[in-house]
Amino acid sequence: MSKDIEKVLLTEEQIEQRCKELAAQIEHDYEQENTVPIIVGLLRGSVPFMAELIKRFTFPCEIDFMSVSSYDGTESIGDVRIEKDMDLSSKDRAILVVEDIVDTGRTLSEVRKMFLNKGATNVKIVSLLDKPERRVVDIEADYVGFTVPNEFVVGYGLDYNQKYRNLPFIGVLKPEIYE
Ligand SMILES: O=P(O)(O)OC[C@H]1O[C@H](OP(=O)(O)OP(=O)(O)O)[C@H](O)[C@@H]1O
Ligand code: HPA
Repeated sequence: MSKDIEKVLLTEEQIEQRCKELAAQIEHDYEQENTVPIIVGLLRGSVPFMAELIKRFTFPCEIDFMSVSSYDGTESIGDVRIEKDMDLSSKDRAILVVEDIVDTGRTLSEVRKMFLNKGATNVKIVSLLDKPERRVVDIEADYVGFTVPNEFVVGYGLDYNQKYRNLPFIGVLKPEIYE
């Protein structure tokens, strides 16, 4: 696994430190709003980030997951499909979507629209990573861990063909892995 990595962009320590800061900021904002949000992790990439965040929340919240898919290998296929919907109802609820990366922005744009169509009162997004150079849809996360350059990254939930999600850091693969 680690032998396939060309360079590490973000270490486990950097990610944990940033998660503490994000969790404090999110907690502060929901306390001000006095709502009980549903924290919705987008499977599968958000799992490590979601775990790192929610264990630090001390405000009342519920959690759920959904799975949407728009990637084949390193290519965004444009068409966002819901593969597994969440179990809780989002009607009249505040939603915090937890995402690993905003790349083209297609996934989050569709997911946000979907929640608003289903009657959510408020939809916010927290993403561990933001890759603004790749954006084709005008959307920004409300909370971002780190901005990354225009390179395909893996680790901490992010995959290449379903591998490398379990790496505890974020890195870039050696070019020969894609060949
Ligand atoms: O901004 P976009 O260009 O839409 O890309 C971001 C999305 O792409 C990846 O999902 P993927 O479909 O690979 O599912 P995964 O979470 O299971 O890896 C990633 O987890 C984001 O959900
Ligand atoms: O850089 C990335 N890495 C892994 N999955 C992704 N999905 C969108 N961008 C990426």
